[in-house]
Amino acid sequence: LPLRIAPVLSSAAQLVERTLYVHLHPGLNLGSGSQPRPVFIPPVVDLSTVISRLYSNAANVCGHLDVRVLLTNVHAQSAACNGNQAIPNCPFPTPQSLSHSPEVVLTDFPLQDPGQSHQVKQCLQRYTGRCYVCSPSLHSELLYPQIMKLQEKEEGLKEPEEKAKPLETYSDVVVGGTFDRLHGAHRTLLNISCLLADRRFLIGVCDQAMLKKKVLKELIQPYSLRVQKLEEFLQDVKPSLNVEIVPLDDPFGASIVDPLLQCIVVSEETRKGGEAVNKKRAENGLPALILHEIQLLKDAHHTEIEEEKISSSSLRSRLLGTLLTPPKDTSHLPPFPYVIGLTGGSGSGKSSIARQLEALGAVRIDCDKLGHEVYQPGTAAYHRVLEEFGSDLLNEDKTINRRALGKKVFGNQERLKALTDIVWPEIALLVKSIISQAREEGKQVCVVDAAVLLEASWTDMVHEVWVTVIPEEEAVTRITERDGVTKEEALRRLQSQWSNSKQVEHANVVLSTLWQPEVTRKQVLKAWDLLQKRLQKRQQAQ
Ligand SMILES: CC(=O)SCCNC(=O)CCNC(=O)[C@H](O)C(C)(C)COP(=O)(O)OP(=O)(O)OC[C@H]1O[C@@H](n2cnc3c(N)ncnc32)[C@H](O)[C@@H]1OP(=O)(O)O
Repeated sequence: LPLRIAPVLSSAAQLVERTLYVHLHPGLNLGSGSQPRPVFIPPVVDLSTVISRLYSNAANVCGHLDVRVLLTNVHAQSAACNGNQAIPNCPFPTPQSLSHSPEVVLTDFPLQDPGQSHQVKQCLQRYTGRCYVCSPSLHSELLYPQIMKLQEKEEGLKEPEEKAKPLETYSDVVVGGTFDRLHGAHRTLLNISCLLADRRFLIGVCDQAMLKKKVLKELIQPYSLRVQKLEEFLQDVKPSLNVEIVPLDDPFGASIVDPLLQCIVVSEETRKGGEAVNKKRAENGLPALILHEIQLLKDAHHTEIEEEKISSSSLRSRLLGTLLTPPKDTSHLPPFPYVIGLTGGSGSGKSSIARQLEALGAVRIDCDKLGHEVYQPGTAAYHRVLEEFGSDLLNEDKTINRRALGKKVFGNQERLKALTDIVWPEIALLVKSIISQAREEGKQVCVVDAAVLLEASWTDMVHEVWVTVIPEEEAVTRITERDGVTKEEALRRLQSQWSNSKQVEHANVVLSTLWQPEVTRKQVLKAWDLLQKRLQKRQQAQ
């Protein structure tokens, strides 16, 4: 079976777009003429190996698919056969409802004779309908022709049959994690935990305090969504389990106080965490948990800044530059030039990204610079600022000392608002006039580089919002080094702006300059290429 997994998955991936449920039935005979029945298969060590391989192969050959190995028919045979009333004879007394009703059923059953095809397909459809609630127009496909060659090779590789080693199972199993955008490594962990758990599966999901140090934490899905995705997955995989999902605000959560727990599932990386749990349990007078370690999946597609294992942070970094939310309705704006509002906290590298976009062909509108222009002596804003903030702001040459003005407003919301009420309308006029000029010149894209675009509610002026983020500590370091201000001044400035998370909530595209310039360059290129594709589609639609 391990050898067949990759070809089965790659042929399946040619037919399936979204969810691939895997139902295991070793020895299922669809060609005997009699209708096969679903049976229980025992939880053996080999099964956990097959599950891990399945997910690691899936990550490489059909990464776009949401693969779920179904375990309703996995049960210790002794219990099922001993006439135990609690366990029915058939794994599916009634067909199980899955969160996505299957539309097509695929099998790797090998046909002995091509004339059998129709009968086998019908048999397969009836078998599937007994196990799961399927779409009324359930279609069936035999994957045999594609994987036949491999099977022939396999004949020579057959090992002597060994008695399968039973897998130790436990009544109550616990795991912990962030579970952001469920990926193959999560699914392996969850699937194997389901295999090990007979009664209850407790999952601690990182919340608030536990997320503070995560890379690109702003892109982590909300807690409620992560829980919803876990529930859906587990309900499909093993509906008989009592699943309890609780928020995790420290590294231990309920694992160190729950007396019923027997086993914790860990990876090589989190084994130390499991050992720490047992230390705390001992302090609390509780028995130690069995540490069941699973192998981490390797990520064949990882880049230089990503971890080798499949990880949520790598997946988050791949989202940078892509369209996270579709643009809102901007029919009130002229279609061209297409205007990108580029914003982000102070020190986040937004201006360097704006310059790269300019090099790719966009018209860059630097609002910090326009902001400085409106302080020119003699302008309306100049007089109003002096009226509001006093003439002690003046340099010897009668220009406004912006640094001194910054000291007065950053960290004082009321004073900052008094200033921005004066200057934002003036800057907005300048921005609009540059966009009009770009339209006259037939330019396709403008980038409005504005530090506080969202705070100023300038989203109406742009077609899309792009946000740059870096962690606050990194921003403070960059601001103090670049602008020669103190750490406190830098923090005050950052606190005058929306938090990264709040900005990301309003972003169509997110970028980050946290890594080497080359990494940023690739992100910007990706964002630009994807934008060009969107613009082409838009033009075709018009
Ligand atoms: C809607 C817009 O984004 S317009 C562009 C931003 N400009 C404004 O909001 C106008 C009000 N601000 C100002 O006039 C000036 O920033 C002053 C006078 C307060 C300070 O001037 P300077 O010392 O020359 O600083 P400068 O203008 O370069 O801004 C320094 C940082 O303050 C931030 N900043 C500017 N305005 C604001 C503001 N209204 N609220 C919060 N932060 C701000 C910028 O992000 C900039 O950091 P960055 O370059 O890393 O992004």
